[in-house]
Amino acid sequence: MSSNKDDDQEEQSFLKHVTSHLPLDWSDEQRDTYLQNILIQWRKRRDHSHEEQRLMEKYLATIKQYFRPQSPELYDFQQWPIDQNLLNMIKCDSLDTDIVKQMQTTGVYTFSFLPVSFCQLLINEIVYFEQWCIDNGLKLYRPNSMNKYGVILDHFGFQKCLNDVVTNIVEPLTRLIYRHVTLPLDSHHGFVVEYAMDKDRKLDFHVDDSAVTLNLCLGTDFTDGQLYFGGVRCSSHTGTTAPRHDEEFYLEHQVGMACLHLGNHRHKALPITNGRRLNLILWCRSSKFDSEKEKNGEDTCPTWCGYHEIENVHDI
Ligand SMILES: O=C(O)CCC(=O)C(=O)O
Ligand SMILES: [Fe+2]
Repeated sequence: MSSNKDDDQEEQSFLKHVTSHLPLDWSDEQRDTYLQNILIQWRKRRDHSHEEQRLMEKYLATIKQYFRPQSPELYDFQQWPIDQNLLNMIKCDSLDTDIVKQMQTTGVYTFSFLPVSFCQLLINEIVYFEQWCIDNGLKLYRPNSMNKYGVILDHFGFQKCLNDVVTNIVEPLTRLIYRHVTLPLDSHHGFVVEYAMDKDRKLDFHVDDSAVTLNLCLGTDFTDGQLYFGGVRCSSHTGTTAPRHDEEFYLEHQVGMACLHLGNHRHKALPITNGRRLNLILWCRSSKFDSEKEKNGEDTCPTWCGYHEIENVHDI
């Protein structure tokens, strides 16, 4: 692949970075050999990611040019029949815990979001898109590194609609519930996860790449598959601290109901034992919140981390 000016610059800064970390007692020959090898690997990785990017752009362009929705109204937020109590509450800009209920004291909230019949229409549209991809020999991009099944909604026309969901629903709720999250929520990743007996049945314990996540159960019929929550953690305590008993919580899915949780709230999906489950997931991000977290660094545990108080208690 031919290199351009950006690639050269990127390469130079990569080399500069690596060189500055080499042991001082290495001979010139050792340095040269090491740098040559690492540069070859780095170029391979770069070319591979350029190729992936090119394929992705081609995939998106093909969808944009040729895919025609089965039910175009589903792509328009104004036509989403969102629960009227929820909309009224958001309009009043005040939390009503009969409408948006907190699950114990875990910081996970649930509420009625969309009618079951509308959720089924969304499923039909997803199935229609998946079939269209198969019919046209297009490889489907799966939601993320953890989910092997499901689709990315932003890829086939839902970008604007989900943006409106973030702005009109998730952001006002975040303002009311998660006051430490710096707004605006300025980007999102919207997808559908799918579990079935012959596909993925569960999802391992993880945190999301989001500030706040909206999770809506679309259907269909299934048994089990509850979401397990195990404590909010900052990045330095995510993989190193066990959930406390009072942090553990299981959420039963109900079609049409959504839950809202922090991206840093560790969770997993228990295995379904029957049927098929599809959930719409909206990872909502805030670039301001991300850069604040980065600025504070890995070593500073913020007050919103469920381990923060514990450390302080131990410190006393
Ligand atoms: O299975 C679910 O409902 C949750 C999926 C999830 O946590 C994720 O995709 O990040
Ligand atoms: Fe998740």
